[in-house]
Amino acid sequence: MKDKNISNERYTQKKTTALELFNIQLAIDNHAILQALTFDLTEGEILCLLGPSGCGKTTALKTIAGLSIPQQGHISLFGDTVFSDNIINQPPEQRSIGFIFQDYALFPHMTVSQNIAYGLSHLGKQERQQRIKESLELVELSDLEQRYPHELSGGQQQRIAVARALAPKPKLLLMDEPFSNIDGQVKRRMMADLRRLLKEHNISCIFVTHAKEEAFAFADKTAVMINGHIEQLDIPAKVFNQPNTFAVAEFMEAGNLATLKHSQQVLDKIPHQWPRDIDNSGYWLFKPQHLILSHSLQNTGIELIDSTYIGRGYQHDIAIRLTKSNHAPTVIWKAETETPLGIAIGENIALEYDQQPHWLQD
Ligand SMILES: Nc1ncnc2c1ncn2[C@@H]1O[C@H](COP(=O)(O)OP(=O)(O)OP(=O)(O)O)[C@@H](O)[C@H]1O
Repeated sequence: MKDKNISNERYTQKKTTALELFNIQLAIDNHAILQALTFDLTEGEILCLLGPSGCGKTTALKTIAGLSIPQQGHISLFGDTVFSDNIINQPPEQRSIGFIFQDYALFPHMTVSQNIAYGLSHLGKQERQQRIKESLELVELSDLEQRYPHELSGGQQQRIAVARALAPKPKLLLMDEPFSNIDGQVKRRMMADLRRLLKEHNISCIFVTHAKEEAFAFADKTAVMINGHIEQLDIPAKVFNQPNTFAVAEFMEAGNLATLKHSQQVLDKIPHQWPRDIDNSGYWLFKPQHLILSHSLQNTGIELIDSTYIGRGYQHDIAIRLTKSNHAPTVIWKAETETPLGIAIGENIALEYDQQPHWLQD
């Protein structure tokens, strides 16, 4: 009976909102950088801000931290308003936010312990020492307390930056491109370790990247940012497989996109059933791994132009003529197969699609 009550309690427990951004507008020299930026973050959630270079990701993080000041909008942290239309503007040091910069920004002339102590000057000596000890234990680097940053590997520097940011026990952790300087296997291990640490301690986090693979591996939710606003916020798989807009699909390299007009020309060549009664502007999205290619003796207007081994399988470039004319313009699509195609470059192919394509109402 007791167990049942506990599980009911858990079931009905409402998730706390860690951060709310509403209609943030920030312009520099009349150039709009953040435009109606609006999103929420739930306590303990890891959100990735993903987008092309210059779309405003770093500015968004700085705005949340209080390091950049917007002209308009509202920001609240765990229910407390920290910014409201420039009437309320809590300074960065009062917002209880940990910030990890792209290059980690460790002070080179200070030891690891001094670096961590820097943000703890408001505490007494004993408590400060205790926090340094705890935060080094958290990142499992207790034995490096007296080292200088140049005596640490890239991965260790990142963990010290994490320890320094978490030592003051912030309500929210912000990270700007935290994995961009690290490669391959080390990066994958660091991402897994850091994600586990954040989850174990229920730490809410926003991190910025322009690499979608990092969003897939590290984030609970992904917000795709284009031109200073969020185009789509969802779980990474949904953003990748069911993008809302052309801009998101293009940035995510989600697959082959075709306008309705082009689709109708191309779709004639694909023996499959799908609704054609759409009269709005928009795009079909065809995922490369769902295209089925076969050799055809007829002039299908579809030709294999390249096949490349990509580790998990093979990627094929196919040219699709838009009309029957030999001089018609072509579109290039990508297809992927697990095994070699067995079709020579330049040969005619027939195309099938093994599922309903995704329609983007742009
Ligand atoms: N202090 C500033 N003065 C003028 N323009 C600025 C300033 N800070 C940022 N910008 C401009 O604002 C836009 C957004 O910059 P921001 O650094 O936020 O983008 P980003 O998405 O983080 O880019 P990246 O991925 O390249 O780091 C850019 O066009 C940038 O040139």
